[in-house]
Amino acid sequence: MSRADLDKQPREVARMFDAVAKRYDVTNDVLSLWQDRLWRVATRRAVAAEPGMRVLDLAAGTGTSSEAYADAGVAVVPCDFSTGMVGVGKRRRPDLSFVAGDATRLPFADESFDVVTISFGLRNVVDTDLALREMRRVTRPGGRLVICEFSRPTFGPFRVLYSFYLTQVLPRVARLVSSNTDAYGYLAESITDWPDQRGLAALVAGAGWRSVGYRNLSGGIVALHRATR
Ligand SMILES: C[S@@+](CC[C@H](N)C(=O)[O-])C[C@H]1O[C@@H](n2cnc3c(N)ncnc32)[C@H](O)[C@@H]1O
Repeated sequence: MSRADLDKQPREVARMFDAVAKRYDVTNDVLSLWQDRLWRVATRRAVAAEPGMRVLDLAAGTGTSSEAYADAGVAVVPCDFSTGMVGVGKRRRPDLSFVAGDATRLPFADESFDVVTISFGLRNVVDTDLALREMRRVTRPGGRLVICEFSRPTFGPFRVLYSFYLTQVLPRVARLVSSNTDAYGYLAESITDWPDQRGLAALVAGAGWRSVGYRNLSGGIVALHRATR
């Protein structure tokens, strides 16, 4: 299944995640060589949530990106449109209050969160601009946005090596670990097709966010974008 096939078909995206839900977390660990854990810590630090704050974790999947906030006593709302991912999440963390919802039509009132964060989800949302505008709508004035997403390694030789890993190694490893190999072919393509650090910053600013900035993690494999409403 190519990214082009998935464009304009949010239901297909949801179904694809339903299919990988059971082994999603272990597959992530293996394919990222456990780097995902470092990326999550950096995201959590950027969100800098404190008790008393309301945090929306959008495209939360199985809730792996949400649980640290709940553990710290923060009111976090994990939201996702894949019933399969949310089902696994609810079994794993029954204490999290998952909400079923589409990033482009959020089921929340205007200005209802202090921080909106999305980890490895924005790339999968078919209409990026609409999702960024919806995230802005539900964030209070002065509230913040934190996006953790795959990006582009900045050092040329490392970029070449990474591209080899993405296109040649990752699909083979995914075949061994995951329950759905098509989805991981899509993973490589969706990362390659996604805008680089500056491109995403421009999209965020274009959706009305201000003070947009980013920093690279693991040499730019992942970038953390931040912005303020
Ligand atoms: C790679 S997972 C990330 C899950 C989690 N944030 C994490 O860090 O492990 C991407 C998630 O985005 C969700 N997603 C994609 N498009 C969405 C949309 N339009 N609305 C809500 N969720 C969406 C998928 O269902 C999937 O669970």
